[in-house]
Amino acid sequence: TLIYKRESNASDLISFNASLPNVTIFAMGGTIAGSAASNAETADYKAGAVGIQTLVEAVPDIKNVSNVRGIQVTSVGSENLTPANVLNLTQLVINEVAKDDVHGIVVTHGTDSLEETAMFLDLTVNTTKPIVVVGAMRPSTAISADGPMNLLNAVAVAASDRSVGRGTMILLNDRIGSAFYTTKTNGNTLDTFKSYEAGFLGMIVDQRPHFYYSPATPTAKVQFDIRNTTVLPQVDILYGYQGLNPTLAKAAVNSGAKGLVLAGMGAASWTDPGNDVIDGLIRNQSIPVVYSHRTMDGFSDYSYNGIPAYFHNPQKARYMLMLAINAGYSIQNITDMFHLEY
Ligand SMILES: NC(=O)C[C@H](N)C(=O)O
Repeated sequence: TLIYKRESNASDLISFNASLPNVTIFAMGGTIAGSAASNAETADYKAGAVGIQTLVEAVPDIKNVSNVRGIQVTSVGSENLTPANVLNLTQLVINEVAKDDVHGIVVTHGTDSLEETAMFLDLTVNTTKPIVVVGAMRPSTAISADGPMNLLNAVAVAASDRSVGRGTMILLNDRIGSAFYTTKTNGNTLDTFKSYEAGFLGMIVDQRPHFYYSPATPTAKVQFDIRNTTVLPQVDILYGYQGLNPTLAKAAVNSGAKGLVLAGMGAASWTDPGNDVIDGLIRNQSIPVVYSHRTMDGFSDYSYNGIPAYFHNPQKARYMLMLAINAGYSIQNITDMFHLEY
């Protein structure tokens, strides 16, 4: 184990034991840092109100698994995070994993858009070091708040050699999931993060991660380099429903969208009048349009003249498309990226 180097932000260092691995925590806000007026309140609270130093100090057992340094990046509910915030976080994480003395990374994050940030990190941080994105469903002030145990577990996973080479992971409720496949399924319950089809990677008991398989990479994972990116292209998601308004696709493009993702019905179906509008955008304006699905799981290879998203849900497909456009991919390259190996 290497000693955390003393740096300008070393005042953030919470404890130090030379025999333990070093884990850097980047804090984004969310319910895990939420504060409510009463300890019975689990729905009406201010997300991101509590700083990372306080969150870590509330879990003294963290000192037994790792040395931690907390860095506050944002302090908001994750519904208010933007691609610019996620890009900034990612660039910080890339710099951090390059340091020899850092074993792993934890990101504390609101759960509403947690899977989007986790997916983005997975696609852009080229490392074998563990990156664990963690949140909570109850604010830190609640009776039986889930944040403290989730945070302790996330640090334990990031500090473990067993976690190396597994990409970015999502941890809540003792389950360890792959960022690539795990999604939020319930707006309120503690067991909300699931990966129904691909399954969990493992679980954690008494701060010891247990993985079901040896390290593996998702079949269709591509890696992007965003170290020099300053702004990500706008990509919008449109939702499918009976009698959907076909002109919204044009409105999105007119407002600056460089690509579209459709949350289609079933296995990505879109209405005939909707497809006609999309077809015009593809042919006349070379807009890449990815057909995903509003259903939680399933394989969409239906895409009319667009690009099928295969297994990816709309919010994960959106970041894939943004990164691909940013990397200068052609429509054929984008089609191949989504199709890869499935
Ligand atoms: N449970 C949560 O974290 C929800 C919150 N709105 C957030 O995403 O920040």
